[in-house]
Formats: sequence, structure tokens, C-alpha cells
Amino acid sequence: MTEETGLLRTLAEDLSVVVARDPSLTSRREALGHTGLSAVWAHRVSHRLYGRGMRTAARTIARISRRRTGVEIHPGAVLGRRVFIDHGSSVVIGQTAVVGDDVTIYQQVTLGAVGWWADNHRPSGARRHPVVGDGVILGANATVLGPVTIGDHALVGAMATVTEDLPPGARVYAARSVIRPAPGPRAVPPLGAGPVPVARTGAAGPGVPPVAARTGGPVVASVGDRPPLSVSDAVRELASAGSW
Ligand SMILES: CC(C)(COP(=O)(O)OP(=O)(O)OC[C@H]1O[C@@H](n2cnc3c(N)ncnc32)[C@H](O)[C@@H]1OP(=O)(O)O)[C@@H](O)C(=O)NCCC(=O)NCCS
Ligand SMILES: CC(=O)OC[C@H](N)C(=O)O
Repeated sequence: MTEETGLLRTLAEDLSVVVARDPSLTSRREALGHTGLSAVWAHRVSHRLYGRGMRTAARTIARISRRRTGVEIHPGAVLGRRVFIDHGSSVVIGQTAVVGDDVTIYQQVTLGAVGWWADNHRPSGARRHPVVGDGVILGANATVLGPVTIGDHALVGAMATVTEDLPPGARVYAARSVIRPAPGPRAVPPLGAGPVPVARTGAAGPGVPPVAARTGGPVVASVGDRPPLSVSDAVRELASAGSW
């Protein structure tokens, strides 16, 4: 990770990185509205305030940023240069995390601690969060927990969980979803045809008698032994119950 550089130069780099790494953007102007960029910029400021002992101001900026972007970065976390957060929603980066240069972070990534029940036994000031090397890629929903080290240029795939050190260049993949052949064709009714009729043949639960689907019109819901409702009946019922 390189030495800290001037704030303005770092912010300008952050902007260039978003244009370079998000193919959905075509210009720097468009990139100004990028969620991840806002989060990184806010953190650059809050981290500097935190380092100068202005914890309340730092926390306030982090909180506003979280509300606007969905990205929660503790002001104490260290972010390298050209860190790219794409989309950003639900990214959480803990207080003692260190993120290297040129790291890419997709939505829902957690750089977290293992939990207070273990961390409260660590010596005061001990690290609880990961150190992420330069050029690492953290896929959507990747979770890295504890004071582990992710080697440079490693890739933690989408949905993967890591709780141990990774050597440089390592690849971690979560189990893939199971793919099965389609059980049969699924009819797609034309728009405006109303809800697809739901055939209820089994009992809804212990002691609840089965409900047969009404044959004369569309059915959207049935509960217990009540007859199924049409959309307009359901809307009318909700409105009259005051729960609309
Ligand atoms: C980190 C955590 C997974 C550790 O689990 P633990 O039970 O406390 O402790 P261990 O690391 O000893 O794990 C126990 C076993 O589960 C296994 N294990 C841990 N994570 C696993 C996972 N994601 N999938 C499968 N097995 C896992 C370990 O390999 C170990 O197996 P072993 O006994 O055969 O070696 C658990 O404490 C946790 O999920 N904490 C919450 C962390 C969190 O949400 N942080 C967010 C902060 S923002
Ligand atoms: C992000 C995270 O690890 O949260 C857990 C706890 N707040 C802590 O800082 O340790």
C-alpha cells in the first residue's frame, strides 16, 4: 500500500477509477453520481477527521454517507488508493480493517470481526478486522471475518466466506447453485389477463381443511377454509379494514 497522498489528488483518482472500472459509465460527469464513489469520498474525509481526533465529526459524516449510499465504513478503517466500490449497498467495513490499493469491492461485502464474544478477549487495541492486500477483488456478498490477511491480487468470489489468511493470488469460490432441467413449460399469460389461478389441493396446515380453487374466475389468495378472493374483493376488504 502506498503512502498517504494529498486529499484532492486521491479524490481525483477515485473518480478516474470509477470511470475506468464501471463499464456502465461513459464520462467523469456521469461518474459523479456513482454510489460507491460518494461512499469512498465521504470516507476519505471522515478518516482524516478521525485521525485528527475529531471522532464525532468523523462519525457524523460516516453516518450521513451510510444513509445516502448504504455503505458503512468505520472512520477508523484504512482505505488505500483507487479503491473501487461498485453499487455499494450493504457494504460494511470495520474499524480496524485495512484495504490496499486498487481493491475492488462489490455490493454486500463485509470486512468484519468474528464477534464480540471472541473479540472482547483480545488485548486492547488488537486488530479485529481483515487486512486486504493490493489488487484484491471481493465479489458480491463476499464475507471476510477476523484479523486475517488476504494476499495481494487474491479473489474472493461472490458469496464466499473467508475466516483464514489467503496467500497472494488465491481464488476462493462459494458453492454454486444447483441447476436442474425445467420440470415442464411455464405458461406466460398476456398482460392484462389477471392473476394466474392458484389451485389449492392440499390442507394449509394441521386441522385446516383443503381449499378447492374457484373455477369461475381468477384467484389470488385463500386462507384456511375461507373462499379464495379475487383482486377487487381483496382490495375492497383491505380498504374497509383500514389496512390499505
Ligand atoms: C466467524 C465465525 C464463522 C467463527 O465460527 P466459530 O464457531 O465461532 O469458530 P470456528 O472458527 O472455530 O469455527 C468452527 C467450525 O466451523 C467451521 N466454519 C466456520 N465458518 C464456516 C462457514 N462459513 N462454512 C462452513 N464451516 C464454517 C470452521 O472451519 C470450524 O470447523 P472445524 O471445527 O471443523 O475446524 C462465527 O463466529 C461467525 O459467523 N461470527 C459472526 C461474524 C459476523 O457476522 N461478523 C460481522 C461483523 S460486521
Ligand atoms: C463491522 C464489524 O466488525 O462490526 C462488529 C463490531 N461492531 C466491531 O467493530 O467489532
